[in-house]
Amino acid sequence: MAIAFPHFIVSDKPTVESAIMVSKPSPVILTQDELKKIAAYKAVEFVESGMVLGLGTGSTAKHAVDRIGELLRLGKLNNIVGIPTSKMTHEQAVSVGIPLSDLDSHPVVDLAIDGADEVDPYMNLVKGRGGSLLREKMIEGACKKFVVIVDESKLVEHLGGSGLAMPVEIVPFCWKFTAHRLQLLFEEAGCVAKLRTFGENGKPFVTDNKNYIIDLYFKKDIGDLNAASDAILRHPGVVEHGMFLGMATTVIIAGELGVTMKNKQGLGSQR
Ligand SMILES: O=C(CO)[C@H](O)[C@H](O)COP(=O)(O)O
Repeated sequence: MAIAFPHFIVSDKPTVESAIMVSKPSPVILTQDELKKIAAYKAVEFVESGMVLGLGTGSTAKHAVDRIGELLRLGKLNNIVGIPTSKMTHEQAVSVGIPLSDLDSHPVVDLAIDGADEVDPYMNLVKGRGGSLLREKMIEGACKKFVVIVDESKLVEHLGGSGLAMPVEIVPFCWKFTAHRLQLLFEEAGCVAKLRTFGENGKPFVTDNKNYIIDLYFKKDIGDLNAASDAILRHPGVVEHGMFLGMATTVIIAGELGVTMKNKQGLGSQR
């Protein structure tokens, strides 16, 4: 199918191979946003008429939502129901004409498409630097297929390995206490816990669910991810964290050498 990047061929359907190159190498240097768009368009090829779709949040997922709206307008898709993972995506989906619902009315989601902040070799993810991790985890946890779309800058050897934030959504009540407890939990990994703020006055960033976000920064590998997940969730002030372990069924990676697709089968989901 022709998309906006004719030097990329991104029409192959996914196979069961764990990792395959699905496009020809490109001689053209692409911007990061162009790579995001290529991954997003490739993911939308999985969408079929009549599906209930989880609609992701962020600059990569935005391209997928735009594309789904475009295919609806062109009559190439119909009977789609979207479940947005944030208020922002809700607004975008309305603006491009995607009919919307929620998990109460549609508890089973056929396919979700979303970006990620980090992807490890086992397809575990860090999500939530855009602040929508709770709704993303609820909706993507309810879907039959979860297609993650990234440019190659998101690939890491181990989660937390980019040196950037690992978000944890917490209740605002005594947030300093919870932040301190989270930092202590990962003391050996050199963890620093910071309240996410915005604007010049450093007001707390408030999620769509009226919670705060503590960003954890690690100097070292945090080791066993399931153990880390359990330990974080054991704190009563924690609502959810941004590690998405074993949830992705497909990861589409757009890079300078083309598009690579990894499927869950044969890869394992944990380390
Ligand atoms: O988890 C997310 C939002 O909560 C996003 O998917 C993640 O932050 C990636 O965003 P982008 O596509 O803009 O790089």
